[in-house]
Amino acid sequence: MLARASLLTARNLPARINLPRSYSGAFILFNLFSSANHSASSSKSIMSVQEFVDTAIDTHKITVFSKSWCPYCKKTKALFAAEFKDEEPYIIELDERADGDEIQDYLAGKTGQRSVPNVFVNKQHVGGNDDTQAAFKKGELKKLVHL
Ligand SMILES: N[C@@H](CCC(=O)N[C@@H](CS)C(=O)NCC(=O)O)C(=O)O
Repeated sequence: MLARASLLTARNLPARINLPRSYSGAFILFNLFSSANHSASSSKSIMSVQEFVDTAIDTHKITVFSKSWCPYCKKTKALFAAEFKDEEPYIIELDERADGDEIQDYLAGKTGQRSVPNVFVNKQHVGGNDDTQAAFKKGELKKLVHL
């Protein structure tokens, strides 16, 4: 059966199937092209997540990568709302975005921190909720916000 199937390669196609001999070559080229195209579009999507995250951090004084249901994120958001009333943190709820997992993967590589909240102030990585609360208690968060 296998031997019979292997006889039906493009080179050995019976004459009545009217395909050019170069069919198998064209088929391989087509596949190469589609896979090159596929990896190009994959790296494009990685680039856009990277661009999105880096632009968010670079263009906002306070950026919080969060998940809407996360209790630690709620504490961090409450701290900024209560103690930095004049500021408007840019909050990105990863669980409400189709690319949330990709963003989290990128942040893990960028900061070594996979958990949320993941807080940046004036382009500096502050860390998670524990780090943010501790920085606030030490007066460092205020200094960083008012750089
Ligand atoms: N000690 C961390 C705890 C953060 C944490 O455990 N966050 C959870 C969500 S509540 C998390 O990121 N889990 C992994 C995930 O959601 O992918 C902090 O203070 O930020």
